[in-house]
Amino acid sequence: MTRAAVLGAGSWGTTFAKVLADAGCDVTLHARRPELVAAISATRQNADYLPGVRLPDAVRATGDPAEALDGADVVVLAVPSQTLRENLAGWAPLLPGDASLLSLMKGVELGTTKRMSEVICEVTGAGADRVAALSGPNLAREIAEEQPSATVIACSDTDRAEALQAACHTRYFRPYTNADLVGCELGGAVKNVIALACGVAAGLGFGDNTRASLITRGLAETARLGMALGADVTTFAGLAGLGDLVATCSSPLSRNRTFGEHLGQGMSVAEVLEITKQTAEGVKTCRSVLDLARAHGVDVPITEAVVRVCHEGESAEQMVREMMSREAKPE
Ligand SMILES: NC(=O)C1=CN([C@@H]2O[C@H](COP(=O)(O)OP(=O)(O)OC[C@H]3O[C@@H](n4cnc5c(N)ncnc54)[C@H](O)[C@@H]3O)[C@@H](O)[C@H]2O)C=CC1
Ligand SMILES: O=C(CO)COP(=O)(O)O
Repeated sequence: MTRAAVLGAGSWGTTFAKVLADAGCDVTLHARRPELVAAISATRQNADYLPGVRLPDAVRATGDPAEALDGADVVVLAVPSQTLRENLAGWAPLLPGDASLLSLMKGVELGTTKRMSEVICEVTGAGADRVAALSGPNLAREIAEEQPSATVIACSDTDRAEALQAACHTRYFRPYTNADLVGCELGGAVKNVIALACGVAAGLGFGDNTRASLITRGLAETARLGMALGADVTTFAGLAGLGDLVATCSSPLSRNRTFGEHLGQGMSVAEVLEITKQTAEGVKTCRSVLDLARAHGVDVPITEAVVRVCHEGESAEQMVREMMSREAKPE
């Protein structure tokens, strides 16, 4: 039986622990707060993030990372992208030497502009063939409710990707494999930025034409950047590209879209941060994506607009005016 350790008991880590258990794995779920460990053990629920969702008996919560990682074949990383490096520094000495390291995170590190798999390799010393990323249209709450959805597991090592695929394949969760790690990780990170822009548009009262325009042009800028970074352009037409972009930009469950919607309704970034309990990765990752794009000479106008609104005090109305008055060009 595959033994999996999930590090990070937020909304997606907890949901993915359930998926792994439903797929037949023996799962430990590591949470930082002792009271959350006790609550999960006593009630079989993570009521802070997924109220009403019962976790299978094969999921065991622990506050001790050494206990979580003991004998793990698969180590799943599900913390905020910007804290991964510091989290991993503590966990790296405890990682079993041959375990697969699977990232669930959708962000790019501030300052270094590294993707999560790059941070994992750097901090743990693991070879790139041991590191995989899972990405797709995977709003945690819907998956926790066992609504059917698909995803992608990207890894340069095909055998490892297939083993991970088998480890999390259930009747409601269908993983595909893909060798394009760069494209899958980039698709997941940039869609959060585009979802912020879609949220702003929704908050301003704009409808489906605006959202579809942002999704389509957002996909174009994601693909441009991806190609400059060596991704396979077809990845962006897949689940980790268009699939995730459509789900996140359209769903009221998305934390990024909701964050943008509050901005569009006139709240300040500080006010929205104050009421946001879970991670909205795009708020920080927009800066890393813009840095990456500038370093590669790629034009990313929607990302630029999101950076201006999130970090430079631009109003939602001004953002729309600026985007709509850009120079006319061929599609
Ligand atoms: N929630 C979702 O629907 C999905 C989330 N993701 C990605 O998964 C990653 C994790 O997201 P969620 O589980 O949704 O986030 P969350 O905000 O629900 O939970 C984050 C978890 O990380 C833990 N954590 C550990 N160290 C931390 C630190 N230093 N600071 C703050 N929190 C720390 C928190 O305690 C919490 O358990 C993100 O990159 C997100 O983009 C990907 C697909 C779906
Ligand atoms: O990544 C997600 C869906 O695939 C979740 O999106 P949010 O982080 O915006 O909630």
